[in-house]
Amino acid sequence: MKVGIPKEIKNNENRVGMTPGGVYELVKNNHEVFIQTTAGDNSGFSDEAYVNAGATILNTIEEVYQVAEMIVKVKEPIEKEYDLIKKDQIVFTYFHFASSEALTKAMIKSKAICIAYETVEDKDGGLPLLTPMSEVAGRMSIQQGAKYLEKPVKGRGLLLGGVPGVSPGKVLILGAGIVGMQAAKMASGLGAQVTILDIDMKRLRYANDVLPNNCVTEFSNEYNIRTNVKTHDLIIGGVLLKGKKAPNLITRDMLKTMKPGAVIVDVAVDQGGCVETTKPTTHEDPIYIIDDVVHYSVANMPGAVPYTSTLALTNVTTSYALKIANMGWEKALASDEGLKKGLNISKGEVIYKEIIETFDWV
Ligand SMILES: NC(=O)C1=CN([C@@H]2O[C@H](COP(=O)(O)OP(=O)(O)OC[C@H]3O[C@@H](n4cnc5c(N)ncnc54)[C@H](O)[C@@H]3O)[C@@H](O)[C@H]2O)C=CC1
Ligand SMILES: CC(=O)C(=O)O
Ligand SMILES: [Mg+2]
Repeated sequence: MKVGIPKEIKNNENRVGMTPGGVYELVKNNHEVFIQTTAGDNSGFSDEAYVNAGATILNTIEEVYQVAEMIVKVKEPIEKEYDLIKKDQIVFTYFHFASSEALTKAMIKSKAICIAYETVEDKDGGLPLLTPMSEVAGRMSIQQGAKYLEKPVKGRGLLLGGVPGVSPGKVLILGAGIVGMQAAKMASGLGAQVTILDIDMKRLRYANDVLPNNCVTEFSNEYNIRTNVKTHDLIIGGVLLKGKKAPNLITRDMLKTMKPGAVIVDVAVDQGGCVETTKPTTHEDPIYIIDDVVHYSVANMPGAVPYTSTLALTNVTTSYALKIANMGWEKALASDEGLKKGLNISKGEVIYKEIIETFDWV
């Protein structure tokens, strides 16, 4: 199969869809790999390393999309890429369709085969291709939150860990999944007081078992959220309803009850966000303020730490890309129920029903 790796063009998206090691595996299996020049530079992989692994370097994004039977990338195609995608082309990447009706309509129109990393499942119903980026974003959410609590960047002027004689800050985490647990680990390590909420008692029991004593668990319901937002300094949004728009757990009216200068990092922004006032931002311009509450909602947080994120992502995506290339997409999906869950849109038809529900197309 001819596999194409374009350079990412979303704002500050520095990851790349495949490492030279992944290219080497594909080439060893008699596939051809075409990569756009400098696509790997920001992740630490030179054109030379890709050539040594057996790839052909192409000068433009247009050439990559033109030649490839399968595109392997990182972020959802952005508007400039819509028309480059061809009928029957396999596009293997994050899509997060529920957050963009425009992207969904464009991919339907393209008649491409859209296999979304974020809905591929493993045998236990876990999300193996989302997990490593949620680990990155969960850990980063505390770094970013701590930074935006500083006064010069409009925060409350609070040091999250406190100092001897001064209480630490309080962190509220919505969702005890991958993002939530990694955030709890980082925040508790800094010495903050952490409250983590979920609707899944199994997740809360696990959190209670493994997290240190400065983390407490509470069931997630409107009453507990309303009560907690008033007293916490930093809120992390890490909820997910697979394939669907995230629920608005923090509503506009709750902001007025929060401490002035409190920070919300809504990691769930890529599924539309779990805060009513969330709108996607970029690494270039990551925050905005509503009712004195700082909102950080960058939809590609891991793109800022590409040395870590490209390796973590491709550690898990490469074997699936190889399977699709070796078997063809139809046989590969038929042989693997979990990979089949990744098929969101195929040849103009929406396969993943949660997308249809999200846009009220039923
Ligand atoms: N902004 C970014 O750069 C990135 C965003 N993400 C996003 O972060 C979100 C979370 O991802 P994961 O942690 O991997 O998902 P996950 O599935 O591991 O965890 C989500 C948790 O939310 C819980 N939940 C569902 N409804 C809830 C409610 N009403 N209240 C409290 N908890 C609730 C679930 O029970 C589950 O434990 C996803 O939307 C994912 O796409 C992930 C990586 C990077
Ligand atoms: C999952 C996701 O949105 C990201 O890694 O950018
Ligand atoms: Mg206020």
